[in-house]
Amino acid sequence: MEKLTIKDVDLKGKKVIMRVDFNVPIKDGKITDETRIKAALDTIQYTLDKGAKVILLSHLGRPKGEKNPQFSLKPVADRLGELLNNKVDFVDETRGPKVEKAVSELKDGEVLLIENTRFEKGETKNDPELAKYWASLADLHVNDAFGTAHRAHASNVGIANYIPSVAGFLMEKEIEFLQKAVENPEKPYVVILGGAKVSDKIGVINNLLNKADKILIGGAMMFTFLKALGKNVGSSLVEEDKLNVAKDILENAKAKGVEIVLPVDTVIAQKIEAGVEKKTVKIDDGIPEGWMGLDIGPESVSLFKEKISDAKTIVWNGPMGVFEIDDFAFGTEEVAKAIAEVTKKGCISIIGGGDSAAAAEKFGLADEFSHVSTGGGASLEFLEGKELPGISSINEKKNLNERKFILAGNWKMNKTNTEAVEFVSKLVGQIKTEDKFEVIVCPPFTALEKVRDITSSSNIKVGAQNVYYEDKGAYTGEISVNILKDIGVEYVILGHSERRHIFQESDELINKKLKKVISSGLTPILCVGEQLEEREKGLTFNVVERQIKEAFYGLTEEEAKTIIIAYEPVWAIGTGKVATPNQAQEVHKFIRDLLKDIFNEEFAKKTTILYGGSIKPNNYLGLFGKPDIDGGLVGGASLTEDFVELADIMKEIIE
Ligand SMILES: Nc1ncnc2c1ncn2[C@@H]1O[C@H](COP(=O)(O)OP(=O)(O)O)[C@@H](O)[C@H]1O
Ligand SMILES: O=C(OP(=O)(O)O)[C@H](O)COP(=O)(O)O
Repeated sequence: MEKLTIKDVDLKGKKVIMRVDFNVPIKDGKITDETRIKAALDTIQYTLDKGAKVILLSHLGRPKGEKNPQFSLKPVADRLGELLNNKVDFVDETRGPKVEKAVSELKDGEVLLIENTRFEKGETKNDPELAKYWASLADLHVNDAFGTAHRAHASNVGIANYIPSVAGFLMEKEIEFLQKAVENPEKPYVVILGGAKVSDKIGVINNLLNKADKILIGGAMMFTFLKALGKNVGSSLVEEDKLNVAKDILENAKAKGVEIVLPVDTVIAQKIEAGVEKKTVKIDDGIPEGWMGLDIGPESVSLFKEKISDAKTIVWNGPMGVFEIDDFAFGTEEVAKAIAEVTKKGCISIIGGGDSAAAAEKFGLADEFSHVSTGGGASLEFLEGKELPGISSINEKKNLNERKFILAGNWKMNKTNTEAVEFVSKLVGQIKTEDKFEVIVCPPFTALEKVRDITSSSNIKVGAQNVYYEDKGAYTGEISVNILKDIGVEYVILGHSERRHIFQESDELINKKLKKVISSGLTPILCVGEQLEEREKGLTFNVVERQIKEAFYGLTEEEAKTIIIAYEPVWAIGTGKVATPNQAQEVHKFIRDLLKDIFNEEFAKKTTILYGGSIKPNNYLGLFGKPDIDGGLVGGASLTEDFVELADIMKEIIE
């Protein structure tokens, strides 16, 4: 599924809280590498240009929940101001009146950076109170902190429980490139690994063994592999406890037909220092005791270059040697140049962050690759195939191939016929679905026919709020499916909480009505949801499970597949208390899993599950952006212009 990005949402006049990764190295108050600040500029500038107010959040270093001036973001604020050519307000607090005042004084197109998020103890614990507080400062969360995506912290992940979270351009680009490398790399696919430790890269190797054609290994980690093959590696850095892992990897690679390429020579010295005596030795001749390999040798460079030359996709993570010292930088520089060379010929080259990115920068080659990731740990975990919490928490675009999305308005006992006619005549002109989703209005019985007449020329459909299960006869005050069908009604709401609780409708009655509606060819919208006491007792899932199982009782898969489910927590209906996107998503996911148990995965995937309860345009994006929420059954907001705005939001976020 594709993520929602800042391009998909309306930013004008919005307060945007943007998580960036400004975790940059600072020495004596001076930023020594500003790559990450520069990488965030496009997203910040775009958001400002669209007329939003931007509140920036970032961590810096690991101050462990204490206020520590050494980790202040002040130098970053100054530099950001220069780079943006715009004033950047800085508040040396992470919450409280000073922050709130600065936020309230922000004007459209202005930017504010608040102090290091890790001065708060709750940040790294993903404390919900802290996340809720930061969310309360803004309308929208933009997540552009790819470097932090492997952390589930309050400022990047927790906050998305309370307001919609969309990706910035950097996040989007990182995902696009890394996803390609993990999911559908063009071949030949060459992976180049180096750096200090095998243990850091085992996950990546294991995951990429199923995808890569060749894996070239340099850096200190090569010596663990070489020792595992029985070579004499002298005093080189070896992880003795990983020798078996290295052997397993080599065997696995053979079984899978992946070529693992190890260096054939190495540059050795007795100390890791500039200017010391160094020699080149062949691996087969062994490294003398007291000497260690600190770079790959010239023959290995040629060998690696040859392996790189026809690549169509390259992932490089970890330097080939101690590149920080010029004497041992040759291998890394030559490999970097070779990658730059094939990139010119159309190869997609992706450089994992951390030291490889620093090396690319040092050799002036950073612009020569397709993508240099700003995340070290994050890109490694991505390449390992792990799910990154800082990506999962970003709202997704909806994919029309999976199931139908619906915006339904339940007018309840509101609007006279005159009012209904006036209102729906306006809706017809204003709501544009572009066939991406369905819009249903459910007026009182008395207005159904008139509303149907007006909407018949549009793609707005009409639903009833209730029906009885008998065909006709002595049922004073009731309406049958035939009466509805004759008017041209297509949908029927069943089991709404007001019918369950005010009119005492039982699960059994709802089951009978549901069967009748289905057999008559109408489409039911089945409402389920727990009351406040039930939620507080932890019974939400039990209640929802019972309501669904009882309603579905006796239905075949074929019959049940027409049902639309609406999860409406009773405590959120008409109370102004909306479920947080995560609370709602949790129950929607539970319902989908339950449907899988009742029927099967395909059935679960295809069933539309709506959320209902105090939906408003300002909370809908967060709810609808969640993967298992397929639209809304809207009460109060379906009686006003808000309904048009809700439809606009849906249009924007369906692919
Ligand atoms: N042969 C070697 N012996 C000792 N250290 C090495 C050797 N080759 C590379 N290194 C060191 O490994 C470090 C980078 O390792 P690592 O953090 O794993 O890379 P990355 O950050 O790119 O994932 C660099 O500081 C480099 O000096
Ligand atoms: O610098 C970072 O990670 P990285 O060094 O792995 O790229 C990120 O800002 C995350 O910081 P953290 O590793 O202190 O959580």
